[in-house]
Amino acid sequence: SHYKLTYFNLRGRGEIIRYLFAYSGIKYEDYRIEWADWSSIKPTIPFGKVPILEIDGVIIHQSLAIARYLAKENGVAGKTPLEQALVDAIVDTIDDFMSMLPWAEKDHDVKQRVFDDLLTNTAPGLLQDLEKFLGNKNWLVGESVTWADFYWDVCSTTLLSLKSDLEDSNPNIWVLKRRVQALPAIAAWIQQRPKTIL
Ligand SMILES: Nc1c(S(=O)(=O)O)cc(Nc2ccc(S(N)(=O)=O)cc2)c2c1C(=O)c1ccccc1C2=O
Repeated sequence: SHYKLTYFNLRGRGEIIRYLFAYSGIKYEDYRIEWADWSSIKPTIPFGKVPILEIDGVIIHQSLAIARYLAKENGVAGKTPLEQALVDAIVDTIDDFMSMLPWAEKDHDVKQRVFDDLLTNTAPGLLQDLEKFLGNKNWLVGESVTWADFYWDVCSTTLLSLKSDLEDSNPNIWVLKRRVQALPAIAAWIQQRPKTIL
């Protein structure tokens, strides 16, 4: 099959999909839209939002739906429907927090204040809950890596870039982060990917 990922030159909502392609070893086109081209590309996209993944001409939108599809195709979605539900619950929990951040806020003062408030007052509770859920396991769900572990690495990279001292507590979730980054295919991708702030 021919795969084409369309997103911006950002990790953002596209990076989980790039991790799954890296892990699966499947070749794909990593098309990064120039901001200048976005207004002409946007009307051609079914729901006007990216990322989208085109698979042999079929367009899938919504980053987590795309990621879940690739995870199922590549054996990292959870081994049973029950495990898959736990994986989805963790992904949605992490995504709920990331989506609370006012990324599109135009007023920089408001944006900075709300980011700081959420990162200072809400993020610690999320991290404590993830630490408790992980316990002394190697992976968040089941006996082997799933895309919930990938999503934790993807999102925690951005969280640390926004507030580095989040790494000062809840040790095991940071051990998990390093475990994901040590997977050869993921390590290779992180080394070779375009370096962007977000
Ligand atoms: N980096 C970003 C950026 S941006 O760089 O500031 O553009 C934006 C962003 N959302 C977003 C929100 C509203 C709009 S709209 N339709 O224009 O109003 C567009 C994008 C996210 C991220 C993430 O990194 C991210 C990571 C993980 C989960 C969700 C998001 C995430 O939602």
